[in-house]
Amino acid sequence: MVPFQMVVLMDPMEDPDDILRANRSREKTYIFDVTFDYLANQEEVYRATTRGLIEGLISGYNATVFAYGPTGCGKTYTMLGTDKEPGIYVRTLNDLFRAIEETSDNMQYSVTMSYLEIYNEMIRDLLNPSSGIMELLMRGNKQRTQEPTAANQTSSRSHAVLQVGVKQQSRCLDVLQEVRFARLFMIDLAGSERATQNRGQRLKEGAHINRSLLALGNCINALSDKNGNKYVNYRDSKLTRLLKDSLGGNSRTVMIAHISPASSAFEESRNTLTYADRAKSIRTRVKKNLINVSYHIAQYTNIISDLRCEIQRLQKKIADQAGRQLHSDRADIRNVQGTTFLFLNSDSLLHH
Ligand SMILES: Nc1ncnc2c1ncn2[C@@H]1O[C@H](COP(=O)(O)OP(=O)(O)OP(=O)(O)O)[C@@H](O)[C@H]1O
Repeated sequence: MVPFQMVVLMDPMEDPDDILRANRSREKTYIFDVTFDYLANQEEVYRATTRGLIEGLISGYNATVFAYGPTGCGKTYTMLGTDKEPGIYVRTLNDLFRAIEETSDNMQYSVTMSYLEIYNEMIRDLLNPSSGIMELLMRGNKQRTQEPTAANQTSSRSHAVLQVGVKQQSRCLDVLQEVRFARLFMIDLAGSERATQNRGQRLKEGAHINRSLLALGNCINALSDKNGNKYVNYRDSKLTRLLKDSLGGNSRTVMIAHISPASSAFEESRNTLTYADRAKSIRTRVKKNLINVSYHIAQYTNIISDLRCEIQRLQKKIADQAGRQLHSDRADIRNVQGTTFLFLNSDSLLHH
């Protein structure tokens, strides 16, 4: 990694003394928006890649972050992380809820979340109702199909998709309402590995994983085509169907490509960097998702009940504030009484 935007992929087979191969070096330089080496921590990666999406998300812009790369290169570590070093999922959700709280006096939000995996081209729900966010994700991830492979002891055998929906509308309810909604996809793709290293079930999974990744690669190729007239076959796999908007449609999309520094991983690193390089030229067209809801008479009962809730919320707020005020007034009165008492005492002392 050459700070902070360049990766130089060196050819491990290159021999500077071999004049016959002198012009055949496979060394290649790639430029990206940002690059990290092994010293980067989770917060740095999160800040440089994902944090900027949150503001758009609460104003109605879709967003996607996906981790891509060969098996064992740290995709799950980046997305999920550990208890001590949480990854992008948790950091994003924390900041999202913080941003919501900061604007919740005027806006009301509803947030939905789903966590699913695509395993052998089947979609499975990974969530059970639970409490804390990190716990929920950890639990969801434990449900994820994970097996040791030749390359990674805890290899994820599926693509994991965490989807967060944010709906926002003004608290001032009106007959005509503007509702904004946006969807955030955070995706930890399964790693690709050479099929020859695995046997049996692992080999079959590998074929499915590679099928979706191949479909993803084909979509990236078609979308990045300079003439822009290639057919993009999103229907080839569940993954590409799900990612349709993220890839070529209405979404701000971040791709995080992971590679290993090992010379033995040269080919995989080259493939990954090639796809990441192509993905750079994909242009998505983002637009704010908003609808103007004009209510029909039949919906007025809902509006009335929403308004009642809002009145209750505000009344409670006023009561809380009044309670707090009364509390501090009492404290003042106690102080004043204390002073008066002393004063009277000293006065009476004077009289005496
Ligand atoms: N930056 C890092 N710092 C510390 N440990 C890391 C880092 N990146 C990866 N690891 C560790 O390396 C191992 C492999 O990483 P991880 O499981 O995230 O890879 P992966 O790309 O998701 O693999 P697969 O595609 O097979 O699921 C894990 O034990 C992980 O904790």
